[in-house]
Amino acid sequence: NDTSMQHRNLNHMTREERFSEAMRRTLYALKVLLPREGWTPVGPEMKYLARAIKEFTFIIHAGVFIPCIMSYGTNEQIAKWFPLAADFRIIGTYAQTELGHGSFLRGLETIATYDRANQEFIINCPKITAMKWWPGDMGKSANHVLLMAELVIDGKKYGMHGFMVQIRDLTTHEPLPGVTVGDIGAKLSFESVDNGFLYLQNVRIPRENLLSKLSEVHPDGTYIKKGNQRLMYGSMVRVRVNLIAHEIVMPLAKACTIAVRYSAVRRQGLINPSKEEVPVLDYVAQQHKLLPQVATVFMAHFAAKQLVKMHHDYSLEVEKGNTSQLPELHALSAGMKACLSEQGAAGAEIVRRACGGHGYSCGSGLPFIVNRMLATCTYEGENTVMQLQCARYLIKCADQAKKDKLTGSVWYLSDFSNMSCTAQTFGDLQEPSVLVKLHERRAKCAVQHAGKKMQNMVKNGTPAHDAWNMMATLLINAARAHIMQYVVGTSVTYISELSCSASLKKILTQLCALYALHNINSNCGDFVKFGCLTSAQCDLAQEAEFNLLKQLRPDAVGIVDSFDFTDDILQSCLGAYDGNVYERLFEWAKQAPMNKTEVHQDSYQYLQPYLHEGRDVLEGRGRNSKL
Ligand SMILES: CCCCCCCC/C=C\CCCCCCCCCCCCCCCC(=O)SCCNC(=O)CCNC(=O)[C@H](O)C(C)(C)COP(=O)(O)OP(=O)(O)OC[C@H]1O[C@@H](n2cnc3c(N)ncnc32)[C@H](O)[C@@H]1OP(=O)(O)O
Ligand SMILES: Cc1cc2nc3c(=O)[nH]c(=O)nc-3n(C[C@H](O)[C@H](O)[C@H](O)COP(=O)(O)OP(=O)(O)OC[C@H]3O[C@@H](n4cnc5c(N)ncnc54)[C@H](O)[C@@H]3O)c2cc1C
Repeated sequence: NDTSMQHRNLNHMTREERFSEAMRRTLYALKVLLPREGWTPVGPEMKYLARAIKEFTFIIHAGVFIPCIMSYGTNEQIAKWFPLAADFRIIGTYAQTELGHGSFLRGLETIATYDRANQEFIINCPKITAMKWWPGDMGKSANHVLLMAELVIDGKKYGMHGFMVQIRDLTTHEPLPGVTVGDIGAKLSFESVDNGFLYLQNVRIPRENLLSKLSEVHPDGTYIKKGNQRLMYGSMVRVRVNLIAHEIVMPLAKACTIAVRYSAVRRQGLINPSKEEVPVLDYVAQQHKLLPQVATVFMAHFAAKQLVKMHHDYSLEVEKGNTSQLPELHALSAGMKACLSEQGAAGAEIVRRACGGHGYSCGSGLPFIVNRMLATCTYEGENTVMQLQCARYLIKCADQAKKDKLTGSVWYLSDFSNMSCTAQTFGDLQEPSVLVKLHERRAKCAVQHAGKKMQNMVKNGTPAHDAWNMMATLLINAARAHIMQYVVGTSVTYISELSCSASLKKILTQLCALYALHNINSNCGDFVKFGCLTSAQCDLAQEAEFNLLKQLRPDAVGIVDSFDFTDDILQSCLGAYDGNVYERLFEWAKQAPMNKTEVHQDSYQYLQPYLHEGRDVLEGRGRNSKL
């Protein structure tokens, strides 16, 4: 209710106004929160702040830069930089991606060369493709970067390492010598974020600025490895784990809230010709668009909670020196981020489109959400690359399953029990245990199918790397199948263990079944091809889904109301709690800068001559123009 936190009409502001407004709002929020006992920019309160702020700044600072200091810094380095960053006395970003490379990290070209004589690193972008490009908050806000660069000592390359580099003067905020930095310009979304470019030319930093938890360079240039070097990729795992809740579940929940509320208000057309116009939510076609996306919000939420717990437990093990969980966590986080961002972004567009013309208006609040969710398919690991990373792990596990009993998220690969489906009615196919088994079987077959195809190619003389490349589509499908069985399985378990009212558990169980059945019906080719379902059972699966749409329709608005977003956060004329869609749209449109004058000044400049001639013709004075 604090008006300083309200989002003025974002759509009618320029990008620079939105950038400034987001910074004002974020720092205002922090001024209120920071003094609170125990609050830090990486604490649990941040998720409420992220929920309360539609457009904020410093998310990379809070969500990536600070956690990296904790993950990669020694105790001394943490003691030095964490307090400064936590109090926003330094503002940082995570500078890894370059103009020429983002996915293939071994191809990064920024170099940190050790200068033994001065005990410094010389940071250099040897060519334009080495320039850092994309990091959030880097263009105008950050005065430090956590720079990921190739470490070179005496001409020998040691791979990507993290370096603390100051890029702007802490008093004037001017770029430091050797630093060329700026904003990369307009993007599809994140209007309020100054994603930037950074060209470093022979910038010198002290030896102590190499974040040295995992490795260090002694004054004489001796390089010491101190842990599993794959932990150098740990920051990306953490963000992939965390962004599912913040950037996939929450925005999709907002989009569903808007679209379901609007669909309950919008009357258009007839079902029974003898009755009145119906709310479009009464059309089964509309329910089929919206309700599976509502179900996705819940299932992704439950699966993300499980992944966050796994990441937390894994982090405790790493502190004890045990990194055995790393491959499983990397595969799962990469796969979950890719598959749920793909589903979420597609789902947001489906529900936007379900709102007709008004869904195309920025006044609906939906284009903002859709465009922002599209970014989740690219950042923190481009989805295809992430799915292939997940598939790489699955193929290895499928080989291992031939001789070992597997555990963890891939246990089903060594389950050789009879998994045939005996469903005879659509009710049988709404059973959670049946749906879990179907997804496990489909995933197991998809992984084995991809692996077998590659093995046969290699047996016939194809080099393994070519077989991998040619079967990439099957491998990606295997990764998707694996994640779907994980999401369905963890959701069924989560709901069964939830202590809540029977009526709530019933709704959640129906939503889970709807999610699973929608996935089956959207991928029935796999389920038939791998012998999971007969053609007749596929018909039952469709019936089962339609039956759930009918059961859930009466509670649709109540379910999205439970997400409990304020009108200010939704910023939507279609999704406001009072349902006064048309009055809100009209008021919103009247506020458009285009309407600040009755006649737009350009009308006089460009249109006037034609208007005069038209008037003359109409009044019989001028000649008929050939225009
Ligand atoms: C303060 C006020 C603010 C108000 C609001 C605050 C809001 C904050 C709220 C809360 C804070 C917490 C939430 C934060 C999260 C939310 C953030 C949301 C907004 C996000 C905004 C955008 C952020 C985007 C940032 C970026 O994009 S950073 C750049 C990301 N880049 C990538 O991901 C690059 C992807 N590429 C790679 O990872 C690698 O190149 C590769 C593809 C993995 C290949 O690497 P490589 O060639 O070295 O490996 P391989 O040969 O393929 O494999 C070698 C073996 O290594 C294993 N491996 C690979 N990766 C990993 C890994 N990550 N972990 C473990 N192991 C790994 C691989 O499996 C191989 O193993 P093997 O056994 O098979 O050999
Ligand atoms: C909104 C936003 C915010 C960002 N914030 C940051 C940040 O704060 N810090 C930072 O360092 N970076 C950031 N990034 C950059 C982001 O991490 C990269 O864009 C991302 O990692 C993808 O890399 P790329 O752009 O080089 O795409 P590429 O890897 O060049 O992908 C291009 C195409 O090639 C395909 N491809 C690539 N490799 C393979 C492969 N091995 N097999 C099959 N296909 C492949 C991809 O699937 C894709 O279709 C941000 C990006 C965005 C959009």
